[in-house]
Amino acid sequence: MPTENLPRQIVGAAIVDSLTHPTQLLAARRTAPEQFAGMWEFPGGKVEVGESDIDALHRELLEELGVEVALGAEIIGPLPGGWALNERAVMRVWLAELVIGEPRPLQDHDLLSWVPLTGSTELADLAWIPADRPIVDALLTQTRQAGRVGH
Ligand SMILES: Nc1nc2c([nH]c(=O)n2[C@H]2C[C@H](O)[C@@H](COP(=O)(O)OP(=O)(O)OP(=O)(O)O)O2)c(=O)[nH]1
Repeated sequence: MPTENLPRQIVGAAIVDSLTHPTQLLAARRTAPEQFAGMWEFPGGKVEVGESDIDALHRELLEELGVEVALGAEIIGPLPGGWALNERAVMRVWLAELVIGEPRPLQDHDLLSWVPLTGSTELADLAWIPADRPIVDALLTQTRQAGRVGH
């Protein structure tokens, strides 16, 4: 199947302190390209040819943050490829929890920050990449529901 007209698939992780009782999100500040430098995002990146979305996400998190994670639920977007980033790219995002390693900004980021999911406007106040805003909103809805399950 020709792929040149399909949007580029990006994958990202909403890394939380706990998948069962999420209270904090690990946000990452980008260093490039110029249009996104200084903006916050979900760590991740492009899916390479022949790679599954999930394999790509694990590879990106190891490269960028030096960590291994366990994935939780996907934050389902409106499109088959997840969430529209622009006219040429879509992104799927999964909740995730650290399994091995302390996250460090090894590549693509200059700052990582654990941000509370409730009780403050800190998360909303970050300068997110604009296309990520609806994903952040969906994340908040989803984690609040998760927080209610089993208390
Ligand atoms: N990783 C990530 N990329 C995002 C987010 N929101 C958003 O618009 N993008 C855009 C920025 C980039 O144009 C594209 C992802 O590219 P990337 O630069 O992270 O991918 P990559 O690590 O594979 O980079 P490279 O190999 O091309 O250097 O998606 C987000 O939350 N996370």
